[in-house]
Amino acid sequence: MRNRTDFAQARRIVVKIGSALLTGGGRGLDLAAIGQWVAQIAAIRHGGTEVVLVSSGSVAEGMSRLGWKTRPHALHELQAAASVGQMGLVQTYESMFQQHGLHTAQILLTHDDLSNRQRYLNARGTLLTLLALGVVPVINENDTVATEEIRFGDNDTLGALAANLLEADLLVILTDQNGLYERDPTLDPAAQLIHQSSISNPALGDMVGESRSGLGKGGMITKLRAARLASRSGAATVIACGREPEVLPKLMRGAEIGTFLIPDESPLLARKRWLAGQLKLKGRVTLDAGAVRMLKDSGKSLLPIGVTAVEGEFSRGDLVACVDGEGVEVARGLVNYGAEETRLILRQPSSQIEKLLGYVDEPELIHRDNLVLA
Ligand SMILES: Nc1ncnc2c1ncn2[C@@H]1O[C@H](COP(=O)(O)OP(=O)(O)O)[C@@H](O)[C@H]1O
Ligand SMILES: N[C@@H](CCC(=O)OP(=O)(O)O)C(=O)O
Repeated sequence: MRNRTDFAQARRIVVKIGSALLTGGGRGLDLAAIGQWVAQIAAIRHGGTEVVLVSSGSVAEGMSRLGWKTRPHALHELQAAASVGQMGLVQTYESMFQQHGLHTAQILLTHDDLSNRQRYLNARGTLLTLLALGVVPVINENDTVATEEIRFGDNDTLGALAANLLEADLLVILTDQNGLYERDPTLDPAAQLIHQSSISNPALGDMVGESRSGLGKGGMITKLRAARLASRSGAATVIACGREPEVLPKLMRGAEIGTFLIPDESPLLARKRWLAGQLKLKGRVTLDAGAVRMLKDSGKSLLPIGVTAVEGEFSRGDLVACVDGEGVEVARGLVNYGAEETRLILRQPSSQIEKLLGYVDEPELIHRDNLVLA
């Protein structure tokens, strides 16, 4: 997505709504505003674009439900508030999306969940299944177990990690400002809005400051960092004001709203580098000629039936090389089954996986989205 006019073609987007917006000045959830975003997201979803929502607001809603007037400092109290407030968040989203004929699903994640390969694949599998079912996943941090996030308030990063995880085309960060200004506009009202910039522009780093609202936490620093992270899997980012009427449909139609941060690389190149940079090769699988053709010419997933040999000790989620009969690398990707399981299911049709292993995770050994051709 190098131009705003490309947004209309987005297959999948992540929308992050921050605490500063959701909680209407800190008095619990702003239901009227949430109703507007839900209607906008539902329209986009009904238009055929998959939407994942990353929503903050649990601490603020919990404080309101518990009758607490000021944000506690003690971590265990913040965590307690978050767990009470999360109930309000999911109740609100589920009942509001239902009015538009859509179901929601609650996904609570920590940053750690997404850096562990196995949990990464599990989260990915669940989210992709939900999207295929037409459900709108609503992600927040799992504040009961994750303490860094609650302390530093960083759902922006979670939004970017979700964009990486799902290879979203676009990350939309809705906040209480019109976008990224050359200086914090709450300190300098004359500061100009940046309409668009390449994400690698070094000047951006000097513009961003911390949050001063007292509700949100990360400010623009975490939003810029999130945009950089999202660009690693090729996603573009827009930072825009959630209070702008019809902000999401307008953005998707290419309107000049907010700050558009353009990734430097195509999604494919970015994905390739991301896979290569993140992981060490843990093993290799040899493919028969049919499987090599499927991967190279048809862009298909790798099925166990096309695998003739397995080398190395790898676990589900590890990176392995796929080689042809001569040992030449054809592709590399993240495996859905560990080496031991792969040895049991190689040369077999996927319908046999359950019989051979006693369970089935996925019909593919490596899904094509997790595969990069050499
Ligand atoms: N260059 C900048 N442009 C816009 N906002 C900035 C900038 N630098 C710092 N900010 C601050 O970032 C805040 C938004 O971040 P934050 O309060 O964390 O919101 P959210 O809850 O939506 O994540 C703004 O209200 C503003 O005070
Ligand atoms: N998970 C917590 C933290 C939220 C958070 O990170 O806030 P934000 O400033 O919107 O990125 C909550 O829902 O209140």
